[in-house]
Amino acid sequence: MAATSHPLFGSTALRALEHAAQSALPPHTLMPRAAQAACLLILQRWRGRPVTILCGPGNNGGDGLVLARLLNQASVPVRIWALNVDKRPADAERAWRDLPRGLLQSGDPKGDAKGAVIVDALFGIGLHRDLDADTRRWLAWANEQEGAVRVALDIPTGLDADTGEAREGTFMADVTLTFLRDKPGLHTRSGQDHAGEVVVDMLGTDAVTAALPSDDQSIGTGNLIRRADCKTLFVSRKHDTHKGSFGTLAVLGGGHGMTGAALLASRAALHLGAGKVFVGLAEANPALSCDLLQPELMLRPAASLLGKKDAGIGVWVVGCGLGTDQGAADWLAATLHAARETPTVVDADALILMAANPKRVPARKAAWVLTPHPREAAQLLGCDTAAIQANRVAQARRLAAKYSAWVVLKGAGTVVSSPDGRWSVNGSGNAGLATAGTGDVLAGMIGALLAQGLDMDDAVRGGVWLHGAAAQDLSARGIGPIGLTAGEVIAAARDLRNRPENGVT
Ligand SMILES: NC(=O)C1=CN([C@@H]2O[C@H](COP(=O)(O)OP(=O)(O)OC[C@H]3O[C@@H](n4cnc5c(N)ncnc54)[C@H](O)[C@@H]3O)[C@@H](O)[C@H]2O)[C@@H](O)CC1
Ligand SMILES: Nc1ncnc2c1ncn2[C@@H]1O[C@H](COP(=O)(O)OP(=O)(O)O)[C@@H](O)[C@H]1O
Ligand SMILES: [K+]
Repeated sequence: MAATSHPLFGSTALRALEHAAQSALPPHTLMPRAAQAACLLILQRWRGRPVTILCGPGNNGGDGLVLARLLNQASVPVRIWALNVDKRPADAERAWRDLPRGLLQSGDPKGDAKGAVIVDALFGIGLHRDLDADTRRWLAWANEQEGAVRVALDIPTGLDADTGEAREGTFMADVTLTFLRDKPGLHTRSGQDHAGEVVVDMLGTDAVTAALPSDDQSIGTGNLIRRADCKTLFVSRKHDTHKGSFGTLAVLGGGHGMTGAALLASRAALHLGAGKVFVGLAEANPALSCDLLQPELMLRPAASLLGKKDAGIGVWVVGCGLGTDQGAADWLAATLHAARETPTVVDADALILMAANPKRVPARKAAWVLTPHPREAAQLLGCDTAAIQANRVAQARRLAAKYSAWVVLKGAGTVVSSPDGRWSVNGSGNAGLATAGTGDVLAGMIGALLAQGLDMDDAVRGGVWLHGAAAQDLSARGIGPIGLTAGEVIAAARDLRNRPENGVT
């Protein structure tokens, strides 16, 4: 996959970069640049509207104070409320000294802010305790104002820049103008709900590099997966090809009552371009010998598929609707044994079974990808779901290291980690995907891309992006987010795959 253009910095890495930038630039440069960027954004998008700025005690508050002065100079009506502070950091202190005093309001924010722009400059990446009562009251006021535009500087107050955890009462931004580099917490977990549109301003530090921390505790830096990072996904097909050129994939799943999950994964694989797709059904006496709506799929009882040495299976997808009983555990063990030299996607029930029976997971010679949702990830790591969600990037990396696997930790802002700890957060997707079967579809899609010869990085990140982009495309057409179905994601993903210029970024 080509080097991506959209880095995400964990907070330790960000502080290192901040430090390097401060050394490289004349003193007191960054805060005026941050305020200038905010001023420009407001004038470009909302010229003519009054602006209310809420300022905190640190440098985030300092950004707000300088912004107030700049807007005032541009004749924009500005009101400013600042939390009580004993001592400000140097840059914020300068900003405080230079603030035209008439802009400062006393007491709590009040008045009708309909039509106003409300700027959150309360706390940025320096927030490290629970919010105090004043801050919570001010945030509640800001979040309640109907008809106002809400803009967060750097990060919405209350949101964790690394994890996307939102404290109660976190600012609800329409737009977040984030400084220096983008942050994972703006894109995963609750990040998207609170950050709104994310605009990045590097404050002229594009060329600044920093020695980044390499300790295990910090997440370092990763990437946001965007369309531009998925070039191999859109490679066109040569004429001189045949079905064998695009790989043979086998799905093993579909235990009692769960045939649909295996069919969804298989149909997704077919529609994403796999040359041939076998479906091994784990149910003892499958009711289906053919998928009448998709007769191109080759349905087999699991035993016959696993015993078929000459099928040329180049990728396995195992787990979709497999079940978790003893029979399913046996099928999984047999499949992982058959697939140890073949790229494999492990999903759903197979992950639960792997967690319960680690001794039945054979050593692997080929790469593999695990696609857990948070509860499955928790079982694999022996912790609870809350611990996974508390730091999705770190936990995806832990899981990837534990199993020497690519890991797709699903949910809002899906996190991908490679075995060596390189990580990304998906930039596509929406809550339309929160419906049964979309995970099966994702597993089939990643499998299909592997079957067509994409390398692991490209297939996993490309599949995750395309899956989310399909949901966005459907929603843009009014098919979702409410009531979007997993089957519709398959068709939309095929459509996007065949429409390289699609406008979804
Ligand atoms: N230093 C730099 O190079 C730049 C900093 N900038 C801004 O500065 C921000 C970071 O500034 P700071 O490190 O000062 O951090 P913040 O402005 O986020 O706040 C830190 C201050 O708040 C206090 N604090 C933390 N949690 C609190 C809580 N729950 N209740 C009450 N007080 C609490 C801290 O003790 C500290 O005084 C960035 O997010 C960005 O907005 C920008 O101006 C761009 C450049
Ligand atoms: N709120 C959401 N925002 C974005 N993506 C979501 C959301 N909820 C679910 N998804 C995606 O939908 C898929 C659901 O997968 P999974 O939970 O395994 O479902 P199933 O087992 O029913 O197929 C994953 O790709 C996940 O990332
Ligand atoms: K803020």
